[in-house]
Amino acid sequence: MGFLHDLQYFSLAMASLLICAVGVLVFYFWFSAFQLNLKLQRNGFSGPPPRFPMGNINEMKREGEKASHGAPLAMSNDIHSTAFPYFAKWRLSYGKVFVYWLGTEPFLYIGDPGFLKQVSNGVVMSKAWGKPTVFKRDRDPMFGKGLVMVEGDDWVRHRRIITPAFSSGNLKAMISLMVETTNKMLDEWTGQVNFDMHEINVEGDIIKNAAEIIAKTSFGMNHQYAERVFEKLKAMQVTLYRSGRLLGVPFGRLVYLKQTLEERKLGKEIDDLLLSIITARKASHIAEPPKDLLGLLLPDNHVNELLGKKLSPRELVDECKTFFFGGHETTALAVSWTLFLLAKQPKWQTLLREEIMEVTGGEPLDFTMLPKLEKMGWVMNEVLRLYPPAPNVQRQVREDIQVGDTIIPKGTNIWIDLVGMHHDPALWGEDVNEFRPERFKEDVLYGGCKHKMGYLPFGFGGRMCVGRNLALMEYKTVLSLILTRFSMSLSPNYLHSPTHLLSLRPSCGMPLILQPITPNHP
Ligand code: HEM
Repeated sequence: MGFLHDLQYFSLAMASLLICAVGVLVFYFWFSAFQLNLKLQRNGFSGPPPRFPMGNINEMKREGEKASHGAPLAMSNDIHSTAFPYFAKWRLSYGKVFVYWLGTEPFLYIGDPGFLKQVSNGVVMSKAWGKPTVFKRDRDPMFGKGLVMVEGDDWVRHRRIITPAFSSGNLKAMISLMVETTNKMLDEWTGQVNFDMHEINVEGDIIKNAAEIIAKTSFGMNHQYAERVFEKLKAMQVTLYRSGRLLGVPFGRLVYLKQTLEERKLGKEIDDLLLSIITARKASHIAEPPKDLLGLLLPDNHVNELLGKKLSPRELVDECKTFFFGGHETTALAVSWTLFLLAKQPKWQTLLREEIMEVTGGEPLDFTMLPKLEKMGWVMNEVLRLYPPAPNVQRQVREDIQVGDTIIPKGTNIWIDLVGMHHDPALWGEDVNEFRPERFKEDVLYGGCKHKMGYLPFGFGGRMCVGRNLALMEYKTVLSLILTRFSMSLSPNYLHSPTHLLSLRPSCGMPLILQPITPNHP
């Protein structure tokens, strides 16, 4: 009897303790969010009112659902209001700079390049700005402490070690592998077309092709290994996106516990696969080891020793993951969106085919020919404007930043809306949503944008994309090979619904109708 009594007391005490602990945590999260909101308001930043503990997530979900159930986009390039409907709506009420909340995390939305310039001016990029802690935690299985997420002195060290991998000598050596891999994909397309299967989901194949290219050129991986890493990364991306929907909400990941555990498991499996590649390379003892990305990252590399502290085994794996993921999807999406736009505008297909013929003279493509493909460069820039594969850039303020009379308080996250800026008529004019590559003819860097920070497909400042030269080279190589062998039109089964799944992608793939080009039927 006495024992039961004690047990009752004990259970009651534990329950009270638990309630108190939850109360303290709730108060802590709510109170710190409330205080930060107050500071932001005092500094003149307004925005949609947040609700504890979801912030503005519910409204974002509602707007997203409304947009996806609305009238189809009718192939329009005016994608901001459908891919990011909540931002489009809030811009109307609060302007191009406002605060919204993911859970208890405040995000300063920036869609105004003038304001962005002021914020980034004089800021030591790697010190006063970091990457949002909430994303670092969430995307840890994908990027870990790789270059995309590291900060401060670690970022400087990683960036110095990695940059030489993109020297023109190294890039030059990659082109033959790119051509070989892409031709394999195109042979498969030819096989399908010969069987009268003219409709091909090009996006899926181009993404796989790009993954194989990065696997071979940067890590010397064979096809089977590349496919395994690729499948697991893809699965992780889907899982991450699902569990990321309560981002910033205290204990939000517990709601998606199954996905969180799945994500961890996939992360560990990818780590093991990459570790085995690293171990095999270390054990290979070749007289002249390849100077690819993996070769440069390995700890006994002379370059690393000159730079001081080497990368730890954990950092090495994270860097490999970062490059495997970051290095294939963005470029592949740029090519896919290009095929979509060229399918709609056959005139540009013809112009590019003529340019390719002029530059190559019908000979196989080589590295020296790529810079001469000028029109293709304009097309790439225009595609990256309308459909930037990396649709936003995020930062977190590590120290108070003074902008004019206002202060952005320490701890505020920053969300730079590239899609919003790239589709802003005030910056580009009334034809902003038209595909007009010639706007880059006169102004090859900014396409006539009224503000230099209004066009940022590769980011800005010290953290600008380290792989942009590789991306440019791969884009031109893959696109030239495709255009030389096929012409394309849109399939009636294509549904135009660009969506945000870490990158900006077509939500239902990209089925195109392909016709082989024969010398007699260009
Ligand atoms: C069309 C293709 C590409 C686009 C549009 C793109 C876009 C971007 C953007 C916007 C950033 C800045 C992110 C930020 O500031 O937070 C970035 C950074 C980065 N990109 Fe790319 N990227 C592309 C291709 C590549 C390729 C091919 C690689 C590697 C092989 C790569 C690796 C990286 C890495 C490692 C960073 C982080 C750099 C740093 O923080 O120092 N990207 N990219």
